[in-house]
Amino acid sequence: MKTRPQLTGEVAGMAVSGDVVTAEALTKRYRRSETPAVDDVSFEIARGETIGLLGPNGAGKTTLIKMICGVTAPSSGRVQVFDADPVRQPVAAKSGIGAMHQIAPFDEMLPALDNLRISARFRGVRWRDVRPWALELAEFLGVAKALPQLCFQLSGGQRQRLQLIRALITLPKLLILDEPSAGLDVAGRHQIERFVTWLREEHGVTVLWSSHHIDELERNSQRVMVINRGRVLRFAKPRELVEEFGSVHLRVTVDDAGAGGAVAAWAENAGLTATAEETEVRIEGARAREMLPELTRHCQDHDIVISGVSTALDSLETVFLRMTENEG
Ligand SMILES: Nc1ncnc2c1ncn2[C@@H]1O[C@H](COP(=O)(O)OP(=O)(O)OP(=O)(O)O)[C@@H](O)[C@H]1O
Repeated sequence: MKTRPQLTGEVAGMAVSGDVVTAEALTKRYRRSETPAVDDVSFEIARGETIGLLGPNGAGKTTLIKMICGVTAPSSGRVQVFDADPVRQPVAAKSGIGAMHQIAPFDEMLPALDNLRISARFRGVRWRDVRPWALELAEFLGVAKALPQLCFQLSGGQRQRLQLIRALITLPKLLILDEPSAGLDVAGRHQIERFVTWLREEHGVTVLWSSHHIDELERNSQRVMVINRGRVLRFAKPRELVEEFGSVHLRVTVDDAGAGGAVAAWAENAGLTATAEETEVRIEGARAREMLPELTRHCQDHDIVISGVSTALDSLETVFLRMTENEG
């Protein structure tokens, strides 16, 4: 894609330097709620980073996003976006943000294209300046042909993509996506991933996105913020999280379930922890690798055929479950 929107005024002229978002002891307590939805959270997001926001249902992700977007005010603490307070200085903070919220209504009786046109006006840019960009985004996302359709005629996936175009209509410096791939098929999810990567690499857009698809956050985020019960458990590179909270294990593949049981039994006898699932045996701990020659000898002596051995580190998904379960 080559087109870029021709922007005027505040959006185009806005200087961005250093951190894009800073939060200090940020807290949100909804009325009549016993516990805060976001509880004493502090972090910085630097320009050009892609940040994954990961947490179970009700963890506080959307509330955090809403405070960054100035949709809801913090109860205490503070958040700054482009060095401005999103609630008290909405123009300075929000003109650089493009957000795709979980619930974002369209005017259902208008064509999709008109909804984009309205969004452009709402953002203070002329449609003719952003039109080529919007159409190119639609082309990239495969919804160009759907733009003349009335919104209520669009499929869930088309609406999702239209929301993304709307969030990007002014090529924001900070793009916030609240579960952008919810309800999308596998191809759609990969398309969103490629798109986010392209925005970061080609346009230096800072991205904050929440998702329940941990694999896509792991693949595409430079850092992941793990949040549970309103608190940030860890904010680090996916690799660091896996190294810190994950464990190394040996994966042994055998020819049949009986052989799997025999390998697991050998491991247990050797003082290791093992679980066999059909033809796959998982043996925990770094020591398992050291004992591989002994295992091979044992298998040769007992006519057990090993068809594959690999050392693996836990996935981010396993680590995430462990982190949030341990929270009790
Ligand atoms: N407007 C509101 N009024 C009262 N409580 C709210 C409101 N919005 C959210 N909450 C509560 O705040 C907590 C955090 O909700 P939030 O929507 O931020 O979580 P989430 O991590 O985005 O969840 P999900 O993954 O399910 O979308 C939940 O306990 C929720 O019930």
